[in-house]
Amino acid sequence: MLTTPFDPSHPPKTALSGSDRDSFGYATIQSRLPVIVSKIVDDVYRAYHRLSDADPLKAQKEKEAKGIIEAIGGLRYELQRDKPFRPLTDNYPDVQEWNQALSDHYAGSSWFKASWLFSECYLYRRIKEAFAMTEHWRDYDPFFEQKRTVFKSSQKAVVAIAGRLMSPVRSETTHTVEASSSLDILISGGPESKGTEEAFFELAQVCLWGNATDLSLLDNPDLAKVEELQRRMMMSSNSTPASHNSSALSLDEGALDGAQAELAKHADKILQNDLDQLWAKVKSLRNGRIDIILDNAGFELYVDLVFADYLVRAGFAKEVVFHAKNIPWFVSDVMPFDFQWTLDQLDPDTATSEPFFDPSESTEQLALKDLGRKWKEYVESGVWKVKGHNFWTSCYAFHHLPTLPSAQDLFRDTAQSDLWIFKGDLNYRKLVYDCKWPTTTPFTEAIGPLASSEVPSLVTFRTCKADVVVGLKADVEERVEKEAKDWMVSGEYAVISFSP
Ligand SMILES: O=P(O)(O)OC[C@H]1O[C@](O)(CO)[C@@H](O)[C@@H]1O
Repeated sequence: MLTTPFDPSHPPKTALSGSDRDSFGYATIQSRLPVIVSKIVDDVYRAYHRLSDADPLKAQKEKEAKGIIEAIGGLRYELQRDKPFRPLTDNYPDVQEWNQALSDHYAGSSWFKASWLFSECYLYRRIKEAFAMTEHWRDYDPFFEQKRTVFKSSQKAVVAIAGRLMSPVRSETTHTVEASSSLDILISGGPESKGTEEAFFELAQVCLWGNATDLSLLDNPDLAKVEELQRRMMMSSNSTPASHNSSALSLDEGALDGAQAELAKHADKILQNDLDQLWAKVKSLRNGRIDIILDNAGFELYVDLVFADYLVRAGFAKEVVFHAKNIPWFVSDVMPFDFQWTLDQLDPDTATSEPFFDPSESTEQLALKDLGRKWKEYVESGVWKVKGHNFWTSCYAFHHLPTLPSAQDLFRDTAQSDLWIFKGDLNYRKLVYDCKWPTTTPFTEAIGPLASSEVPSLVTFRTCKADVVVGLKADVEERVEKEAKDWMVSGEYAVISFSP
């Protein structure tokens, strides 16, 4: 094997690591990852007990499932005893690169000693190995049931937002039904209009806070908490701009005040907020290409699609490329299957369980179905594309994207984009190389080579769930430290950081 010059283990500052007992990395490796791993055992156990007696391959599948359970049990043991990393043994295409990085840079290293980023990525890759070694479970996603459950519990918010995008509006002044949805009315003045700008700021924030509902942080997903987070978004998505006095979702004054107060409260929690710069960039685009590096499936993916739909309808993008993960990753990350599955669940004619969402009003059912169909048309006509690449599930930070040999095809392709939108915490950690930057470090410094003029403009929508954050003004850290000791990791605070 050639020795790679690419060293994933030397970020510009000291790496976050499980060796630091006060860190979130330590808490994650010590307590949270073992729980995540144990749930896989439960899932596989349930899955093979569900196998039908009529299945001629039942015995083989059962045998393999037991092997997976044993492998996952072994993995939990290695993790909890801080055993040295071992090479991967499956034949998935990225194996050589992983093993090269392991032997060149992590020889003798282990879960708590290595960087947190490496250990955590390696864990998910080892989970994949347990399945990749089998014939019948090779493509099985042990997190799918969790993704499904949380998406189903998002019905209220999903339906409310679909209405906003698809339902014809009832005018409260003329009492007539207009042909367009409230979003379409809002953006009808064109890309330069006030309405289009208002919709941008609102939907960008909905897209941001969608990242607060992910499953790897909520290792015991509290559905009530998820619903509460979504309620905030619904309130904001229900709010009708003052200049438009028509809305399918009529709100009384009290609710509107509440919605504005919620938005204001949460705007305060966006510790670096580059939305103005992002808007200047988006506003300059006409029929451009925008790439979204996805994070979680379920409600977060849904609001990502809402934002992408807005970018298309408003005329800023004629192509949106979504980047998904090729293997199950950080519990709830979107895989290409999840993308298609999500669109299918909106339309009762294609939903896998009948019906996945069951709103009581026929107008709501129609809005969901129309939205699902509209989004599928985007996919069928190539306006929306979904791509996977093994770089996103490698051990490499994104600083390596422009130069890592195995990522060159991805880099050349994405370099043609006008804007990259990175969703979520892990993507943020990889952008800034998951190390101990002072919080006042400029974002453009922390992303290193990605700030170069050869790289498209980029933005990150991230709720903070790891102890690294950059781009803050001098007094911000002190202020939030007083507000909440766990501000860096609770998911209650966020950053929207832009690099031109
Ligand atoms: O889904 P997100 O936003 O990338 O969050 C995943 C994050 O959750 C955590 O698993 C929390 O430990 C982090 O390791 C990771 O960065």
